[in-house]
Amino acid sequence: MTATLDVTDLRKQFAIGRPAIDGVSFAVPAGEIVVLLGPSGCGKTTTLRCVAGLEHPTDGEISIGGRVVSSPMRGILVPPRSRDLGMVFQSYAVWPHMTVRQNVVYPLKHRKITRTEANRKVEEALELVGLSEYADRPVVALSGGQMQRVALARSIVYRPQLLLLDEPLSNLDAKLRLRLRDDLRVILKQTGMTALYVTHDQAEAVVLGDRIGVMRNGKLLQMGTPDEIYNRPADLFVANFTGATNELVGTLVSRSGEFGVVDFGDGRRGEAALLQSLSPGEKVRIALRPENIGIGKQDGANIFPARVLDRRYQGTQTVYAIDLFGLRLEALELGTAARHQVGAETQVSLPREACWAYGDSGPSPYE
Ligand SMILES: Nc1ncnc2c1ncn2[C@@H]1O[C@H](COP(=O)(O)OP(=O)(O)OP(=O)(O)O)[C@@H](O)[C@H]1O
Repeated sequence: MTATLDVTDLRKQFAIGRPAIDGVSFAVPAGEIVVLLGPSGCGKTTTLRCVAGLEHPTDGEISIGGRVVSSPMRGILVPPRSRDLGMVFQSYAVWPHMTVRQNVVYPLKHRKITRTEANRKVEEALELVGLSEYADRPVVALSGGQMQRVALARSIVYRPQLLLLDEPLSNLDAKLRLRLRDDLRVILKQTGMTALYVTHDQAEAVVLGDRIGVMRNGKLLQMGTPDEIYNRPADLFVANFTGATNELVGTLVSRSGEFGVVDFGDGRRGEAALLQSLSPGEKVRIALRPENIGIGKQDGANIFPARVLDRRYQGTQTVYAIDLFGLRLEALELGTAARHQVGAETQVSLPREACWAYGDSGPSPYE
């Protein structure tokens, strides 16, 4: 039976340093895949290990399927083996001296099921991960990607109520990683399992997650669908981490509903979407994705003169460095033909719904 996961106000303080987890709350509904995304050291692995029972939280509560498995306040700490979890880690946790089938059947050995039933479950798990033909091969004769499929089959063969995955693709080469990434979502959705997945790779998060939680410094900054995270980032860090690599700075002059007029200095004004509560007179920072900058375009509201500083072909796209207001911004155009010459004076259009304005509190992730 697949189950919901509830994490409430989770805290973890190790012996030294700032809290590794600092008041994190989220829920994973039954059958959903939630991805925790963030840079190294943000606390995502510690969160997953607390859910697994491998780490003892300092405070907060964790429930799986409505049963509290961890609550320091109430003196509850259910050991990992009693939480009915499956786990897949970065390293291929397979037994090298066994065949694929022996590896996958292993977790069923101590369960009270018949041999026929166990064989049926193993066949089903191998079929799901696409390894039916490899059942009797020694596991050491497989590629890294196949070994990770074995580890996955072994974690889902007993249909635990929750599956935990910690960077399971990071030891694979680029091609295998992409293939298994795409397959993984299909496999997880076929099993209908609830899954918590940890990664620092935003592309992985988008492909796999029904929802993504972005973490930084032990805090959960935003939890939302990939569309929400990508198109309405809650703050500058989320915007920057998910690819809005350009920043403009200005002062909010006036606001009208969700949009506002921003003064960039020297009489240059443009419109921006206000993603935080902002008042006229406030200094604002605007995050902008390279792909949302239109070079050589003269339509829309925010049209400004600019100059092409540099360009790099990247196969199916071209990345330009452009000078705008004396700043160096990155712009990206799809297509195999580079249309703009280095040194060209041109115009750029910045769609107002793609100019995300935030307050100026705290350090900027762009500096
Ligand atoms: N056993 C430990 N003892 C002391 N500090 C720890 C321990 N484990 C983790 N930390 C610290 O807790 C913080 C969060 O670490 P965590 O491994 O959860 O981050 P992460 O986002 O998963 O990073 P990575 O992707 O590098 O694993 C870091 O500052 C780390 O140094």
